[in-house]
Order: sequence, then C-alpha cells, then structure tokens
Amino acid sequence: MSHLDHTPSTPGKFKMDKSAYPYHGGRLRWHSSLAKLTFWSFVFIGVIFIFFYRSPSSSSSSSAAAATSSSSSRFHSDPSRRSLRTSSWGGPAWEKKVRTSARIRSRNGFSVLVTGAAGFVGTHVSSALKRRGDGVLGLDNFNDYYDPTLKRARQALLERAGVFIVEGDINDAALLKKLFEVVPFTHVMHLAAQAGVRYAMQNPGSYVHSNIAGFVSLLEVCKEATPQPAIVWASSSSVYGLNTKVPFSEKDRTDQPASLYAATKKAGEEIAHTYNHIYGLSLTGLRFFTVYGPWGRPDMAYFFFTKDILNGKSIPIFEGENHGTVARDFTYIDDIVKGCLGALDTAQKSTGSGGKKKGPAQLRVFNLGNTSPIPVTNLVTILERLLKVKAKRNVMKLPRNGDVQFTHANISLAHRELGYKPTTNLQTGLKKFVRWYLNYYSAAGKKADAR
Ligand SMILES: O=C(O)[C@H]1O[C@H](OP(=O)(O)OP(=O)(O)OC[C@H]2O[C@@H](n3ccc(=O)[nH]c3=O)[C@H](O)[C@@H]2O)[C@H](O)[C@@H](O)[C@@H]1O
Repeated sequence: MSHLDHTPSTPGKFKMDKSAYPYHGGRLRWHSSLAKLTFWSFVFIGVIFIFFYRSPSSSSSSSAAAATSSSSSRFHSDPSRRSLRTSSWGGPAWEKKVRTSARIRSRNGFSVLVTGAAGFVGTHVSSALKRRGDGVLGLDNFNDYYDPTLKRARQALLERAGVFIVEGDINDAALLKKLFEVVPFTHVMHLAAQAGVRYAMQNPGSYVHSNIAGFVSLLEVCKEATPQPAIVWASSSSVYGLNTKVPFSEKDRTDQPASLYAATKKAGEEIAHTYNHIYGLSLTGLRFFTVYGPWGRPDMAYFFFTKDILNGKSIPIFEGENHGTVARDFTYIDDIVKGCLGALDTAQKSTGSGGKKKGPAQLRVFNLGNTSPIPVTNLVTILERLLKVKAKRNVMKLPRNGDVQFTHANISLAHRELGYKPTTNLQTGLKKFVRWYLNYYSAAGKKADAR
C-alpha cells in the first residue's frame, strides 16, 4: 500500500491525528496567532505605505500618474535628493499651455524642448530661441541643489517671454511621452543635469540619476518619437580629466575623468554614440568650459566668491603643487548661447522613426570655450576691482575632490562647423555679472524687507 492510500476519498472526513490537534485550547492558540499575524501584517503594510506616500519621488510620480491616468509614470529612486517633485500635469488647459509655448512663430523655425530650462544655461538658451521665433517648451524638476528661489525667478522671467516650464523630471517617461504626443518637437536642447564637480563626492547618486538614467530615459522617448527630434546636449570640459596636453581638442583622449561628474558626462557621450548607432538619432554634445554670467549658478566659484567678498568672508583659492597656477577657460554665457544656437541650426535630422533606424545619422561633439585660460587669482582681482572690496584670500592646496588644475579649449572645430566665435573677455563678462548680482540681490533684499 502506498502512502497515497491514506488519503480519504472525502477530505472533510479526514481524521486528524491527535498529536496535531490535541485539545480545544490548541485551536484557541492557533486562532490568536492568526489574529496576531494579521494584525502585524497590517502594521507592516501600513508602515510601508506611509514611507512611500511620504517619499518625494513616489509622491511625485503618483501625482503625475493621477493627472494622466497613466500607469507607467516612474521616478527612479534617489533617496538623497530632497526635492524632486513633479507637480500635476495633464488635462486640456495644461496641454493648451504646452502647445502655445511650443508654437513656432517664424518661417523655418523649430519647436524645441529645453530640459533644465530653469537652470542657468537653459534660461538663456530658451529666451534666445523664443526671441528669434522658435517654439520653446521648458522642462525642469526645480530640485534644491542650489537655491530654488533663483530657479523660480528665472521661470518668471521666461514666463514673461512666453515660455512655459513644465515641472517634472527627465526620468518620468510617461511625462516625456505625453509631451511628445502633444508637440512633435523638431529639436531637444538637453541641459538638465546634476552639475558641479565637487558635489559628486557628497551625492554621487544624483549624478547617476540625472546624467545617466535621466539621459537614457530621454533618449528612449526621443527614439520612439515620430518624427525623431535632433538632440543637442550639454557635455563638459571636465571629460578631458587628467590630460596635460593643451589646448584640449575634441580628438584628445577622454578616458581619465578626475571626478564622478566628469565620468557621467563621458558616459553620456558614449550613450549618445549608442543611440545614434542603433536608432539613427542625430546627437550633438557640447563640452562647455566653466560658463559664467548673469543668472548664474550660486555653487560656482565666481558666484560665491562675489557673495563672500561682499560679506567680508574669506575665500578659499586653490593652487597646484609647488604653488602651481590653477586656471580656467571661463566662458561667458552669451557666447555659449550662440554656440548652442549654432549647434541647433546645423543639426541634421534624425533618420529613424518609431524606434527604427532608417540610415546613418549625425553624431558630433564640440568644445565651447573661450580659448583664454585665466588664473583663479586673476578672477579674484577682477572681482575686487568691480566690487570695490578687498577679498580675504585663503590660498590652499587644490583638494583631491575632482578638480583639475587647468582647462583650455581649442575651438577651431566649433568655429568651422557652428560659426562659434566667443567675443567676451573675463573682465567684460564679470562686469555684467556683478551688475546683475547687485541688482538681483538688492531687489530680493528689498522684497524681503517689505514682507
Ligand atoms: O567646465 C566645465 O565643464 C565645468 O565648469 C564648472 O566647473 P569648474 O570649472 O570647476 O568651476 P568652479 O567650481 O566655478 O571653479 C572655478 C575655479 O575656481 C577654483 N575654486 C573653486 C572653488 C573654491 O572654493 N576655490 C577655488 O579656487 C576651481 O579649482 C576652479 O579652478 C562647473 O561647475 C561644472 O558644472 C562644469 O561642467
């Protein structure tokens, strides 16, 4: 007789072994442990629910999903980031704003999606495009890497110029798809990124989130679009890393990044190659060299030096080994804007559509610098003169946190192909920056006083 033969023909009549069910009290205990298990399961699920509900990334994706009834809205995890919320989007009024902002108003104009539109370069490029009659739609997640008030002020500026900025993250694929459904963008100017060289040691995840995952998320949507847009995007001079041969040329090696920031930008260049190769996307990377000017980024040296000099605080000025000069090819924002527009104007169409490549497409990379490296000490001297305040200089050794000692761009390729020709020297550019800085912060101070 096999053990299967013990199974009764009617399960209900199966006789329990006494040892398994010894007495009535056992049943009670079993019931109470089931109740406990149920209770603690509810507590556990509740805690998980509260955790996700309160986390900024999930709340953003849920509001986005609610607004569009899309289930694929995703915000990839970046717990270290404090403010990555997507405000609600979708609906007829929202779509109308998107369409109006992106409407082309000149013959042969473009409709451009500008990511990072509330950022420094994004604001300037968006307003220049709008001025010449292109349709422009902004996208920005308004994160708090630096004072979001400044980003909101830039947003207000663009709003007055007729540019609407959608609040959202480039990792939100559902939002990106929706934008392409509403507007068949001819171009994408991709400037959304986690910037800053030194911050990468504090928050490495934010670089992967924005500069790698975010870029791929954007390219995934662009490759599926019909028509596919041409993409111009911000790489960085930092890809030259530890190179000592100057000036830096696009032909030089870029496989020795000195910071995670540089490594993510270099990864972006490789990713661009892949999407160009497989899907026929037209891609142009621009290696910006230390861009500065009005409406700039408060995390950059020229900006916080100005603030600290005015406040009588000492400023850390880096120097190399044996008092070696640390210098940058500082490039003024208006010159960079011209380079960006030149890249958009010369970008050829992508060749694929709906995720299928139809032929080879353009793949380019350009240096956008000033071709004149200036020591950081000279930058400070210029600021002292413009601010009429002596700086408290604290000269220190260049920390090992990703900074390189020297940058210098060879711009002959950009000159030849984009007509790029920078015209603003550091003295002139900083004068414009300081004028803006004093105006902006005195107005902000007055507003605060009035409150
Ligand atoms: O060219 C680029 O691609 C990069 O330019 C800048 O990076 P960086 O040149 O390091 O600009 P700052 O952080 O403003 O530093 C400017 C110079 O001041 C020096 N510095 C910085 C900070 C400080 O406390 N003291 C100091 O002497 C740096 O070593 C550097 O030589 C931007 O911050 C990056 O986002 C950008 O990608």
